[in-house]
Formats: sequence, C-alpha cells, structure tokens
Amino acid sequence: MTVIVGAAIIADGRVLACERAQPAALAGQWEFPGGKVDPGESETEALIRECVEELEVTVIVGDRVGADIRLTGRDAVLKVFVAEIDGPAKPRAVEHSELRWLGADELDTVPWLPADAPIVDALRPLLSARAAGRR
Ligand SMILES: Nc1nc2c([nH]c(=O)n2[C@H]2C[C@H](O)[C@@H](COP(=O)(O)OP(=O)(O)OP(=O)(O)O)O2)c(=O)[nH]1
Repeated sequence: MTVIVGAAIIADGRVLACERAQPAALAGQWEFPGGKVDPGESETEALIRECVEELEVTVIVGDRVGADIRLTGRDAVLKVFVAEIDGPAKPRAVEHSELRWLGADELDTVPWLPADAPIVDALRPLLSARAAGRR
C-alpha cells in the first residue's frame, strides 16, 4: 500500500494550507504539503524531503494528527503529522498556486481535498489551544 505523508505546519497558532496547482482534477483544492514515501525512506524523512521540494523549508516533524485515512479508490493511506519550520525561513509556493496560514476559525475558508476533512477537524482544537498559549 502506498503511504502518503502530509505536514500540518503550525506557527503562531495557524496551520499552513497549500492550494494544489496540478493535476487538473485536484487544482484549486487545498492540502497539507507532502507526498508519497519513497522506498527505503522513513515517513519522517519523506516529510522533510517533500517540504524542502515544495516549500523550500526544513521542518521538524512532531506528533500524528488524526487517524490513518484510506484514500478512496486507491491502495493508499494518508498520514498527517504536526510539524514546525526549523529556523527563520518562510515557505515559498514552489509547486502550489497559493499558500495561506489559517487559524482555527479560518480552517473552513478554503476547499480542502475531501480526504482531509477528519484531519482538519482534529486540528481545530489543537490550533485553538496553541493560539491561547497552551502548547
Ligand atoms: N500531499 C497531500 N496529498 C494529499 C492530501 N490529501 C489527499 O487526498 N492527498 C492525495 C492527493 C494525491 O492523490 C496524493 C499525493 O500525491 P502528490 O502528488 O502530492 O505526491 P507525490 O508528489 O509523491 O506524487 P508524484 O508526483 O510523485 O506522483 O494524495 C494532503 O493533504 N496532502
């Protein structure tokens, strides 16, 4: 089964949402940066590599957010991890059409990929807690 990892990159109580530019069927929908784990690579290594490729930032990978999500019609599972940017670098939209930092009350302002709904739900309380300074 293909494992796809995603990074819920959090800073200042907001999470980084990324708008897909391609393929056409997914363009305009929002996601967590990430992608397939390559053979011989750990999930953490894959996330770090994908964030460098897609955003030109190095992330520190933390806890899982939500449960494993089976992608419909595919032999694939999505696993999302909390992450933070290591250092002062700002993410750049290398492969996405737009990046936005969203607070707990802004999560519903973008159309997420359908599979991400449970992850977005799991993130909401986490972001509220961080915004309130209770990491
Ligand atoms: N990265 C990412 N992919 C997601 C999310 N939700 C979701 O359903 N997916 C799906 C969309 C894609 O079908 C698949 C990931 O594909 P991808 O194109 O980002 O991964 P990749 O770079 O490794 O793929 P490839 O170009 O090497 O084929 O997972 C999400 O939040 N983040």
